[in-house]
Amino acid sequence: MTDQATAVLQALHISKRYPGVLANDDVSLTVRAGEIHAIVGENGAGKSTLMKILYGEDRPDRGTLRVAGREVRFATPRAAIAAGIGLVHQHFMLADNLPVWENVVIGAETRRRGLLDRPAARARIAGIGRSHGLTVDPDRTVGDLSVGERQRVEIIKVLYRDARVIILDEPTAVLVPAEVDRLLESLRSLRARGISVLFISHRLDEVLAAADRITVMRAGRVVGTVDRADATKDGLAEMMVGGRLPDVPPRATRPREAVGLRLREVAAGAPDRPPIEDVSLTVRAGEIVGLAGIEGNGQNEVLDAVLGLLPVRAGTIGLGDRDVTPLGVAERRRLGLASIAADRHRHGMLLRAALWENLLLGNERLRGSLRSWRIDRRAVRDATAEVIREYAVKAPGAGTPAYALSGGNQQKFVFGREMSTRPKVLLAAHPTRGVDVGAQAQLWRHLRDARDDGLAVLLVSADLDELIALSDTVYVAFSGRVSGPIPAGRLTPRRLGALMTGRDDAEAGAAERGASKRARPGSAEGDGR
Ligand SMILES: Nc1ncnc2c1ncn2[C@@H]1O[C@H](COP(=O)(O)OP(=O)(O)OP(=O)(O)O)[C@@H](O)[C@H]1O
Repeated sequence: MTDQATAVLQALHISKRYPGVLANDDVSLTVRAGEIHAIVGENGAGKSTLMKILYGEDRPDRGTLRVAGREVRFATPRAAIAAGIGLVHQHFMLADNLPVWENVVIGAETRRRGLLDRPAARARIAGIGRSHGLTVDPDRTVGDLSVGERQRVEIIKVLYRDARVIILDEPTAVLVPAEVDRLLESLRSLRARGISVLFISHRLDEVLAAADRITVMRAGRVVGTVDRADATKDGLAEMMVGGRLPDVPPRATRPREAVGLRLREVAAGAPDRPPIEDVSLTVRAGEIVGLAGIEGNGQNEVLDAVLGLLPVRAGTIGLGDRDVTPLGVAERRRLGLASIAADRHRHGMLLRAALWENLLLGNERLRGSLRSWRIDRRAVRDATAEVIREYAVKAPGAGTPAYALSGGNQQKFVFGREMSTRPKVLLAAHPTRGVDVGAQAQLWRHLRDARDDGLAVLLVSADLDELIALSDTVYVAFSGRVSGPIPAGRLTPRRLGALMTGRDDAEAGAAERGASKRARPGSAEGDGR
């Protein structure tokens, strides 16, 4: 069958220019009925721009869209939804204080019938859930749901509006392996019903596991679309970057004696945050310590307590040989603490501000230069240009506003900014989220080099391959408590995933017991490292 015959959604010769960049350059893409179609490409290649155009969030300068062969123009996402196109953003767009069912029906029901028919809505949500493995209790409040459950709500929301094409922006970036498997199952189930799935991903293994066809973008253009049967990881990388995937061999390390960060029996909490209890862990200079955990089990709270954002009720936090428990965020930063925040939009960046202004956030040394009589803007701009260069951030210059960077390039900038403060201790939450495979390898190299030079890193990552590959040892957060350390060499993603759900299956148990000979779970102090 020809593309024309089966095409449910088509972009034809789409071009879109932003100031200084041709983000989409004569891009054509066909999504067939009932296929899973992946879009891959380096950071800044133009993937999100194309998705925004397909969903009516942005308008092309040139080119046309067709739905089932008919030309359409989407002035708004509403028009796209009416034409059967739905999109799930990476940053979920749900109201935390409302129950699932209201989140799903708001907008859809009121538009159709002018009123909310709660029993009918709940029944329909349950039906969609059963059909596609998207189970979630319609009466639960969204704020209480896990990341995986929220994503299911977003997908249900799209299906509730009768979407024929569902677009997902890096849907697996926030999920742990078991949830990824579950999501891919749901996508296959949608395909079986003739619904088309278009998804962006940087994880080539998942792309090869799930997609029927794969479109590769590079520098605003489509390099090609390949059938799954003809695709390999190296072949895709070749198309994406014009070269082979970088290989980052792990290196043996020797942590130093000096302590970078030490928590002793820390308890902390705030009204809207899960409490942490009795958390003890040590990160030595020259060591990367992983802190694994499913969202909501306390790992983010541990990071926030160390940073000084979450009040500590009991216990102590030490940076080097200083007890910093009573100190504020700025003082801790002055002592050499840096942080790559989990949510770069809420805590990491001011999107409307220029990159040089973003460089100043939390940089006590450079801020000092601004407070003095002679504002050294030049030094700040030079430092910004240095981060852009060293971390290969695709941006026109230091004056570019942060929102004009692609997601992966924003992440690289935040990473580089924090490293540029030359910290002694780094809190790294999902440090490579959204960056392409080449950039990930580069950021890993930066982290390992800094570690070898004596940096102490406490790492949280939803990417368990990354957590295991980078960490020397790993702790596991579960229900607000932390156990470990476990040598990373004894872990596989599956085993670690089991420990994160509180399951102590045979393999995982063996790994933990091996580590426990030296350290009682819950205490990091006993292993004499
Ligand atoms: N609102 C905007 N203003 C100016 N430039 C923009 C804007 N949005 C995107 N760009 C630029 O367009 C190009 C393509 O960005 P896009 O977000 O589509 O890339 P991407 O392939 O999705 O990248 P990533 O993998 O990092 O998410 C980039 O150079 C980016 O800086």
